[in-house]
Amino acid sequence: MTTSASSKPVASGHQSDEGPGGAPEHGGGPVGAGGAGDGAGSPGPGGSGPGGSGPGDPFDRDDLPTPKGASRTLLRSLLSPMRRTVWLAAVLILLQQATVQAGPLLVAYAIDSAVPAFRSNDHGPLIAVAVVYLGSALLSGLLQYAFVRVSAYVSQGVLLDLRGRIFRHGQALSVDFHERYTSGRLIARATSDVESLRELLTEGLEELLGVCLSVFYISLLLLYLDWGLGAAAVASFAPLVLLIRSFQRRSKRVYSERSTATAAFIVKFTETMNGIRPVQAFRRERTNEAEFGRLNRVHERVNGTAMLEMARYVVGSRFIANFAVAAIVMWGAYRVASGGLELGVLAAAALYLRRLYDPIDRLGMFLNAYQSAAASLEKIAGLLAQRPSVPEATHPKPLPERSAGRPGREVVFDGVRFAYRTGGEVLPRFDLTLRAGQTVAVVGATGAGKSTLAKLVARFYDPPPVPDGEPSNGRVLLDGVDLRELSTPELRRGVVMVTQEAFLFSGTVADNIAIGRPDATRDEIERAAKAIGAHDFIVALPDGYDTDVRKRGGRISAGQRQLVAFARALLADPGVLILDEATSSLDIPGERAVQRAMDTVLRGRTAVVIAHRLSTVEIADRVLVMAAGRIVEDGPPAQLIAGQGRFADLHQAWRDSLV
Ligand SMILES: Nc1ncnc2c1ncn2[C@@H]1O[C@H](COP(=O)(O)OP(=O)(O)OP(=O)(O)O)[C@@H](O)[C@H]1O
Repeated sequence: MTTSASSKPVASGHQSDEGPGGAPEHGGGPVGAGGAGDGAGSPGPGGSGPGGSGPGDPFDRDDLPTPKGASRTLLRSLLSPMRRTVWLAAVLILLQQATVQAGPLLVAYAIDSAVPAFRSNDHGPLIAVAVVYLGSALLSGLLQYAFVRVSAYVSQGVLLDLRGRIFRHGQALSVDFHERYTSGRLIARATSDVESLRELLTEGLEELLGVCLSVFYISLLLLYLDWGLGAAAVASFAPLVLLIRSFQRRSKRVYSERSTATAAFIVKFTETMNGIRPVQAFRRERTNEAEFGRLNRVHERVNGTAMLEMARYVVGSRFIANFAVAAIVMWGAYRVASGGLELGVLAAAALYLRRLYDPIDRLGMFLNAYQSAAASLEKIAGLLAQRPSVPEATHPKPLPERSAGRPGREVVFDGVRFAYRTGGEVLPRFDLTLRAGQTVAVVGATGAGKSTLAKLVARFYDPPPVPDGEPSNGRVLLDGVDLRELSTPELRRGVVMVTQEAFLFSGTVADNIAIGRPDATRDEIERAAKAIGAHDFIVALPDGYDTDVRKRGGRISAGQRQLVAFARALLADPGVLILDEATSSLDIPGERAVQRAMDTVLRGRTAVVIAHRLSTVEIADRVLVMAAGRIVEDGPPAQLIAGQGRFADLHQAWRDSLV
């Protein structure tokens, strides 16, 4: 085994990593550990300041940088599986609007032709008009019904697909993304942003299409009825279009702000409720309430601005509409009086003008829904454009078979240099070999880099990539294979990490153990629990192995949770097990039970234990003492204890504390 240090800088990593479609990795910016790209991430030689959390960090903003056109591409990809249904919906709404707009044209025909014919005892035209009028009303209703059903099918399909994509993508993104983006913002994307898209698709889109089509049809019909009146109506659109454009510009900003404000208070809400114990223990309620109140007021203010914009739009559009109708009807009346226009045409034109301007008010509302959905879609597209910083291998290599006589797998750190995206260099240069089957305890002061070492073995992070020609940031090898070349399933089978939290998922105790190997039988699950020493407490639970851990969560102590996590790891039977030992104050019997279980779970594999209790160190073959990202002592525990180094001092202090 060797350990060495070097003063060479961590070479610029995470630079200009482009995801497919030009999507920048990690939120579009080289904010990486030692990242040197556009300056936002300013890497430092020696890792002395890989930025990322500074003012340039895109993760400080709610909306991640979205590649140009990403929302449109996303929408297209959501709709393309339902292309035919979308076309059917478009045809249905086109026909429906055509039938609706036939009414006033029939009125004009009735007044100018059918009624005079009726007076001359020819009843046919008037009866025909009445039948066509009723028929078109009926047809319009049927078409409307068909459109609503078809469009509901499309919108439900889009939302189903989108929620699934957000969830899958969220799970696939690497740990460093989640550390910076926060789960609250992800929840906001999957809930309030998807909800505003739902509002547009299920409520607004039909109306929006209806208004646009009716404006189109009515303009054509007015031009057909009387060229002059039609041209005057079309001319009146110019100020309306200007008004709509300015409204759209302003409300786009307001809706983006609103979605950010919503996400901010969801983040605060989830953070507070997730951390309810420290919140209550440290009496944070008032401070949290004040902060939540502030975020709530920001949200209210943004909503108020949105309403004000809407009010301005409504007043402006009504003024233009009323003025246009009055002017056009007065001009038409003058032409009727002077014999230049038929009365029926004026009556039909007046009806069409009402239909033309009536929905313009509502158009503002639909545009609101559209803006809100567009802002949300952009944020979702920004999220979906993120690429995992720990990408799946394109041509994965298999791990060598684990031979029966050789327990565990060999782990090698080959010149690894590492810094988190949001901090200084943690491992300056790291060379280390862990022999197959060795149990290695890692000790050291807080912040020394012990967990970082473990997380690199579990490939939660990769050594930062470097541009061609620059010295590499090293590799982590498992039985000689670079972790980056292993497929994710192979890696997860090969290396398992048990963290301090010993997280339990919703489901039964048996389900939680079976996570280690989903195809395990009940018998195998129970055998693993027995080997770990968890069986007795599990059968004492109200429903034994079938006890729901969420409902009974309070009854499962921290030590018992650890035992379940160990049983899970034992069942998974990985070649390498990493154990971030719980520091939590387990009671003495609990600690002993965990200690015994640890012996069992570590046997027969390579094990890395981040040891917080020196009693644990005694079961290790080898102890590594870390300080500032380097290994400063390395050897069997007995040898280090007998020596004069840090570990000997630490051990002595621990023994003294036991007396
Ligand atoms: N996700 C992260 N982002 C940025 N910096 C981090 C992150 N995790 C750890 N660090 C920093 O890296 C350094 C090493 O942390 P690490 O967690 O590896 O230390 P440790 O030896 O395991 O400490 P402890 O015993 O307290 O868990 C510390 O300076 C820490 O602040």
